[in-house]
Amino acid sequence: MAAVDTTVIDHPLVAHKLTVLRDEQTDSPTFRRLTEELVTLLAYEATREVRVTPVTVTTPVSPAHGVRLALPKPLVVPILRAGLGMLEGMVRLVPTAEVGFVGMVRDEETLQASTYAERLPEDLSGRQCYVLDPMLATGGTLAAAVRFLVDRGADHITCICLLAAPEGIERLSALLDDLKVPCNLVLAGVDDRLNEKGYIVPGLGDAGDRLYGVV
Ligand SMILES: O=P(O)(O)OC[C@H]1O[C@H](OP(=O)(O)OP(=O)(O)O)[C@H](O)[C@@H]1O
Ligand SMILES: O=c1cc[nH]c(=O)[nH]1
Ligand SMILES: [Mg+2]
Repeated sequence: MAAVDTTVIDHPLVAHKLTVLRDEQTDSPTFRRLTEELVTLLAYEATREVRVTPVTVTTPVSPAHGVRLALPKPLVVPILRAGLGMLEGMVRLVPTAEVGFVGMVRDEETLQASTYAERLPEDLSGRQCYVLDPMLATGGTLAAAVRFLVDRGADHITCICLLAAPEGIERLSALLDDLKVPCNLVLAGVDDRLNEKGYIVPGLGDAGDRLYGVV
C-alpha cells in the first residue's frame, strides 16, 4: 500500500479558480477569496471518509434513519502561515470540526522546515485530522506535520493542498513510508517540477506572501 493515497480533483470549476489564483495580476483580496472557495470544493472530496454514526431523527411525517458526524470531532489543522488562508473554506463545510494550529516555516536556503508554534490537543487518540497547506513543494513541511499528529495518536490523516510538485509527492510518500495509519492527499493540481529555489513551477509563487503580503 502506498504511504500516501493521492487524489487530484479534476473539475472545471477547480481548474478555473486555480488558473485565476496563479495569475500574478490577482490581488490579495481575490487570492484569499479564491483560496477559500477552492478549499470548500476540495473539502467535499477530502471528507469522503469522515466518520459518521447512525442516528434516527423524526421528520414531520415519520422516523428517518440517517447519520451524524461521529465523535471525537474531526480536527482541522492549518499550517501557519499560508494554511490559515484555507481554514474558513474548510470549516464552512465542516462547521463542527475543532481547529488546532501548527506554525512551520521553511528555511529558504536549506529548504528544511522548522516548527515555531503549536496549539493542538495533547492527546489525538482516535482523531481524524485534516491538514491544510496550499503548497506541497519538497514535502518536508507536510511530512513533519503529519508525523507530529500521528505521534500524538491521530489515526486518520487527510492533507488538503492546492498545488504539489511531483518530487514533493514522492518525497512525502517516502518520508511517511512507515506510517501505520491511513494518510490521504487531496490536491487541486500537480505541476511540472521544482525550481532550484524549491519553488513549484509554474506554481503561484509564495502562497503566504500572496495571501498576507511579504514579511
Ligand atoms: O514542501 P516544502 O518544501 O516544505 O514547502 C512548502 C511550505 O512552504 C510554504 O510555507 P513557508 O515556509 O513559505 O511559510 P509561510 O506559510 O509562512 O509563508 C508552504 O505554505 C508550505 O508550508
Ligand atoms: O512554490 C512554493 C514553494 C513553497 N512555498 C510556496 O509558497 N510556494
Ligand atoms: Mg511562504
